[in-house]
Amino acid sequence: MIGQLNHVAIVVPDLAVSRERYTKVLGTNVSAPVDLHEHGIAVCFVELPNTKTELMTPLGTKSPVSAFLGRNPSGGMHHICYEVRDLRAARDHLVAGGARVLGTGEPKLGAHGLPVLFLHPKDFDGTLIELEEIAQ
Ligand SMILES: CC[C@H](C(=O)O)C(=O)SCCNC(=O)CCNC(=O)[C@H](O)C(C)(C)COP(=O)(O)OP(=O)(O)OC[C@H]1O[C@@H](n2cnc3c(N)ncnc32)[C@H](O)[C@@H]1OP(=O)(O)O
Ligand SMILES: [Co+2]
Repeated sequence: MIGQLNHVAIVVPDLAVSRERYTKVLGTNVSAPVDLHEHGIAVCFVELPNTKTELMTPLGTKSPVSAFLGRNPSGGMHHICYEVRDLRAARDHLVAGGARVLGTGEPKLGAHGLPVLFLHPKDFDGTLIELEEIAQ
């Protein structure tokens, strides 16, 4: 059901500092920061030969990653995103198997303008999983 690894996401305390680290120290291309108010994060993507790293930091007072950063003040790996062809079918299959989908269960558009959902970390080895629907 799940396909390619789309990205690994890291919560960072300072997006500009981390963007600089990935460009100057690690020698990668990093997209310009984007504020995703509907998701409560500011985000950049590190472009890699085989996948991406999502650098994100809390935005606003109700960010879903604020508590995570509070627990991990220097930052840390936050989630992994897999690609799926049919997000609703994947969701229904996983829920039928007892997995919990976060939020309302309805897909939202993610940073790439594609539908995404999140699965509860407690159901997947303590790992927050994001599913992103790729164009058929
Ligand atoms: C979609 C735009 C963009 C994209 O790629 O396109 C993004 O990726 S947006 C990313 C930000 N949005 C989200 O992460 C939405 C889904 N996440 C959530 O709703 C919350 O982060 C949630 C519910 C996973 C965790 O909320 P919170 O940090 O407030 O902690 P809780 O006390 O509710 O957590 C319960 C339990 O889970 C553990 N936990 C929390 N976060 C993670 C994590 N990232 N990985 C693994 N485990 C996590 C937390 O420690 C608690 O464990 P416990 O043993 O009960 O203490
Ligand atoms: Co993500």
